[in-house]
Amino acid sequence: MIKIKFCGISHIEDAILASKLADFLGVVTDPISPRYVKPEFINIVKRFVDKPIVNVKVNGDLRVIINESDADYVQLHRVLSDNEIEETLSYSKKFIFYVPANEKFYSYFNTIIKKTNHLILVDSEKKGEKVNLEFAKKLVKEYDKVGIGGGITPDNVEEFLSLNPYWIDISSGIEKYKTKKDQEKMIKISEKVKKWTFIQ
Ligand SMILES: O=C(O)c1ccccc1NCC(=O)[C@H](O)[C@H](O)COP(=O)(O)O
Repeated sequence: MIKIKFCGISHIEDAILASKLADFLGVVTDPISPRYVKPEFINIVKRFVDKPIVNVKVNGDLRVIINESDADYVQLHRVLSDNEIEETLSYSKKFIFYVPANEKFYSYFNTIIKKTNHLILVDSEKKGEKVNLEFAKKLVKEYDKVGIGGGITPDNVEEFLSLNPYWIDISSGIEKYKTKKDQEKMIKISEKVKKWTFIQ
């Protein structure tokens, strides 16, 4: 089954439901985000749920990000330098590498898959916009750990599933308002993913 990451979780009750419906829970601990929570929130969530927690970060030093919480994964939501990619090799932490969905980042994608075997997220260049699906399709065919994010909603999720990614990433499409998840939307999307797998 295509795996689901519900991202931007900032309430315990949303984390508890997400843990029943999704495979990964994303918590954004970067102060630039309206969904920002302190890294300590991750350690609290881990007491309530047994699914892997992803610490999503745009800025900051890698070592600091890795050590600031007990997250199972770190999602580096920026384009890393060659030195930073090398640095990730020295840590045992599991990473998610963000690749902006634009042809000009194709060589960056290739660098990551040559050097690491971590998860990759192909996502829109600008938060809130829909991902370039043609580019996402190309990456999914070339590497088996590619996830797609960027504008997925309960109403359009099939379009993304049809590319057969390893996983999908949803945040704003399951929100009631910024910072609060809409539990009905979470349920609807996870049911669609299950049904999709069943009919394939
Ligand atoms: O959630 C944020 O505010 C955020 C800010 C800066 C970088 C990343 C951020 N979130 C990441 C995600 O929500 C997901 O990994 C992904 O981008 C899907 O998001 P959406 O298009 O909202 O479904």
